[in-house]
Amino acid sequence: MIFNLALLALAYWLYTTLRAYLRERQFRAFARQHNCAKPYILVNKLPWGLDGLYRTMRAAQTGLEDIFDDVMLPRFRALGVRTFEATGPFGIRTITTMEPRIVQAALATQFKDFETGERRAAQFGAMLGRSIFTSDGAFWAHSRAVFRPAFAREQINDFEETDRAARILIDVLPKSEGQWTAPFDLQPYLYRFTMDTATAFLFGNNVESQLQAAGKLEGEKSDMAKLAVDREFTEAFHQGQMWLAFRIRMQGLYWLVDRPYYRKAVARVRGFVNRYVQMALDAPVEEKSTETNEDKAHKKYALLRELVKESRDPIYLRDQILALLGAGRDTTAALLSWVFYLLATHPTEYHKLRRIIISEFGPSITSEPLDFGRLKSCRQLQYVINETLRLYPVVPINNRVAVRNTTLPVGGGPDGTQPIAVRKGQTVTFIVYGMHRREDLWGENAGEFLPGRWEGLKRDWAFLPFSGGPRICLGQQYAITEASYLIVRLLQQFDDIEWCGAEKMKKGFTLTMFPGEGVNIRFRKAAY
Ligand code: HEM
Repeated sequence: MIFNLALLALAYWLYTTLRAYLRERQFRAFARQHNCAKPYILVNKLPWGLDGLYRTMRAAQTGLEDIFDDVMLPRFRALGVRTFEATGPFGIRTITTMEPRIVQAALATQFKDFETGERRAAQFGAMLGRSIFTSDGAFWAHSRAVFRPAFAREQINDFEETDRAARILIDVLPKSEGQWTAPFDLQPYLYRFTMDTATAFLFGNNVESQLQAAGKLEGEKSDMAKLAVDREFTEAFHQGQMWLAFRIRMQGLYWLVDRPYYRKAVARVRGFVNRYVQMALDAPVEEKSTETNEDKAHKKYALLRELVKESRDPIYLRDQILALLGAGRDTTAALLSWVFYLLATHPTEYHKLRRIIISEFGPSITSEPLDFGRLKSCRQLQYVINETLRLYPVVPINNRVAVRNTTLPVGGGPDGTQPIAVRKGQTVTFIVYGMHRREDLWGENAGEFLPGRWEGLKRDWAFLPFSGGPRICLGQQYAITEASYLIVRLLQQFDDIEWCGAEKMKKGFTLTMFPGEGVNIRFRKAAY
């Protein structure tokens, strides 16, 4: 019996070794045929790159080192390359790059050669289930087609909720002591602002977290609102995302990061979404065909209501909506947090932007909502947003997995200009944060906040905050419009800002990157 088992194990080992050998031979022939050269091979001290993995995890957990500024970018600088290959857990080789041409190939020109992959589905799926973010192929294409109309201009242009949320935010901010407010952390107000506008957009029902947090909400809605501002809920949302972030960092060992604590956090967040899903399922069924344009015009748009017409599967609805809630709330709030961090630490830019905003939109908040076209064409405002997303891309790292043996246009040979071959199953990781700070692409002042650099600058693949190609962010216009709206309103209201936080900002990093120690400022109310 033992002999038979040993024989079986030997046969299996022989089979897998032979298969790996033949695959490697085939891959090398493929690379030769396509004139590929090897990328720089990074050799870690410990097998499977465990030393690098440990340093990244420690930096993320303790905040003693900055993952980008202290760990990743110095590594690129020391090697003198823009692309390298390294071996991770289970001997899986990963290509890491800050090269726009590689990113463009993987995301757009060779879209069919790459996917988000099964590992991402497993890493993210712990919280986001099966959703547009965690799928490829037919499920992804269908999700994208279903969501696209939601982001059409007429939906984005409906500013009623945004206007109201902006007014409420301003109303509940700490009051002035004389002209200046007391120092306070703006960040939680921004997360509640996007929570409120995202829930209005997704559920047709603003959860009113801002009013609830300020103790100004009474009555019917306060149940959901209480839940949304409940510390345990917001903490659960954060912990759920931390879980996914740790799973991503652990690469192939992601399944080791699992604790009842995380599962409980996810269950709490899912419970919140489930209540909305149940309400949508309990509502009378709407027939697409019987709805007139007039009916539609009178009813507030709600993405969940549209989804229910596609499917009545509560798990499908929960997963898709939760993924969008995360995307809708956290990304835009992180962007706004970075904007006000940068403006507060660069007051000259604050005053310049304010002068332009006052001349374009008037000195005070009028009863009329702002106009979409005018927000979009306010160039200085867009420069500030671009420059913020360049220095602090909210999604600073992304990746794709090759679905077949393929090539990428550069990254190989001693100077990185020759094509490289990529194995089926290999991950290509893009360090967007690093690409956005390359001095050879952005100039010697790449690390500085200079919105003026965008004057006459054409956007290309070196600037990729919203990704690109067929999977480019669906919410891009929505997010920029929301952010622009609130920036205009806050700058109309306050004529000066002062930074009250630490000199060096630690980054927080879950699925998104945000100021890790809050946005501690004070505002000065404009006197008219
Ligand atoms: C500053 C704000 C935002 C940034 C920087 C951002 C960034 C991104 C990035 C980098 C991706 C690509 C992810 C990938 O490759 O897997 C993405 C995808 C996506 N984003 Fe955003 N996003 C923002 C706001 C939003 C908002 C507000 C929504 C919706 C309410 C949204 C919805 C989506 C969706 C649905 C996708 C998936 C597209 C697909 O896979 O086809 N995003 N976003």
